[in-house]
Amino acid sequence: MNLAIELTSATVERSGWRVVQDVDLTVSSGSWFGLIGANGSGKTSLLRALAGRLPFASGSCRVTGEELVDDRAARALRFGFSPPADKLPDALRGRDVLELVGGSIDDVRSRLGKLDKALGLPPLLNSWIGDCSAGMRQRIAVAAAFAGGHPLVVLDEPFNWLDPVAIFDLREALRDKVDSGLTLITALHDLGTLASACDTGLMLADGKVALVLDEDMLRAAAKDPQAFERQTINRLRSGSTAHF
Ligand SMILES: Nc1ncnc2c1ncn2[C@@H]1O[C@H](COP(=O)(O)OP(=O)(O)OP(=O)(O)O)[C@@H](O)[C@H]1O
Repeated sequence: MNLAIELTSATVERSGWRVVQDVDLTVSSGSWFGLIGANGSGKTSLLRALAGRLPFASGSCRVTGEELVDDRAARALRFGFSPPADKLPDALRGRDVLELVGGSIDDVRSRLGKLDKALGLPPLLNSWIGDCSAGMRQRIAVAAAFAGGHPLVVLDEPFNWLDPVAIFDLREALRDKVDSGLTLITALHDLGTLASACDTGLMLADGKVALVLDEDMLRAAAKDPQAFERQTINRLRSGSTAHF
């Protein structure tokens, strides 16, 4: 197994509080890792730290074998990452955002491949962000994570605000990218996507690992998504660290 990411005892602080504590996780190269947990459980904080947008307070963070826990800038260079859709500047067009990240729009669109169509990008390229709906902004923000052609991409709840067709098409296009070698880490609230599309994952509760979802568990989840949803909802309600 080729590890793309290995966190050991990773801890993240915000305003002096430990919001992620002693998290261990591994992500294999060319796989899709799904992070779930209640609101406020630390998913965004963990993903922002991984992608170099926040420091780690302690622990180890190896990216393709290289220890980068103390090097935020290096982590930021290694990961494609979506800007929060609601923070995109109103005075830019979709194409401006993508070109800021990835250079010429033709290069960006060729890197996006099937994501270009899945996200319905062509009409958004000349749209001003200020004129875009929440879902349109989200499409541009998700595309921005792929604009630089990074082989490692972190997405925080990429399906938020998208319509059902876009959710379906994006899920397929992301899976296709992973099958072609992308390593993808996403925070998700949609247990159906976790069951059907992710290879492995983790549940956070109060900043700690509550459950490791290995390949066997997610394979079983894909076979019986309703049972998986019931069990996972019970776990999320209790926030306990008991096993399935
Ligand atoms: N900018 C911030 N400054 C200080 N504390 C923060 C900040 N953002 C989040 N927190 C705190 O960090 C903890 C974890 O928040 P985080 O956003 O990582 O959770 P989350 O699991 O992503 O939640 P959600 O599902 O609602 O997006 C929460 O207690 C929250 O109050």
